[in-house]
Amino acid sequence: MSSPDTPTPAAAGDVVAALGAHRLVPVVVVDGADQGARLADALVAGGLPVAEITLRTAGGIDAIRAVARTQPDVVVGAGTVTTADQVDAVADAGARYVVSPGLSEAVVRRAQHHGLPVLPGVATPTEIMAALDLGLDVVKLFPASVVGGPAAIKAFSAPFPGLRFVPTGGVGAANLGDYLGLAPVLAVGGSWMVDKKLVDAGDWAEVTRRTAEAVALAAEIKES
Ligand SMILES: O=C(O)C(=O)C[C@H](O)[C@H](O)COP(=O)(O)O
Repeated sequence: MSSPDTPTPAAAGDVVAALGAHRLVPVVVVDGADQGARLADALVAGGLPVAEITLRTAGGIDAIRAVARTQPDVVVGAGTVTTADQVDAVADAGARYVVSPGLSEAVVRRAQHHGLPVLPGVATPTEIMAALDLGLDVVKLFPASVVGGPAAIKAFSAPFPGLRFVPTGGVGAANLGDYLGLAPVLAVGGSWMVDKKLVDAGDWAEVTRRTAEAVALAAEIKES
């Protein structure tokens, strides 16, 4: 059943376009609403109003809800979503997209039911074909550095033209350009800007510094 809050397909396309415009998806692990809101502030201060808040912690859903309610300009999504029930929970909390470490048909179909863009992790051509069968045209490549990095994206793009990737896992300031320079790469995901140690120490200034550095690098690549 759709409700007045259910995103329309056009809104779902807008979210994917926003991820593609920012080109960076910080993968966030926070303990709850307060940390989530502070982290979102630090990202915004660095020029990046995007956060994928993972469900790796019990407070992840509260953090998504807090950011969605109080910082509507932040494109907040849910990460580490592995079950259809979790999709329901993050949709209720206000997540605007869903990211999964692997490809689960149940997760993808439930996200589609809610009108939410979903980025399942893929690592093989077989998984890519399953994603295409589910009507997807954007996938997460995970863990990107382990499954071949930029070379894997080039190789996968030959048989699957038009498919776009969000490589995640082992991406950082040093290799960002190797990925963002590839046409099939919509955006890159990663935790380096929002390292859990910085979050736990409350070092929001360093989160903002790393974020601003990544935003500047991404802008340079766009212009080159
Ligand atoms: O939590 C999830 O949903 C995942 O799929 C894993 C994360 O995306 C990666 O762990 C981020 O990788 P790093 O940037 O190398 O830390």
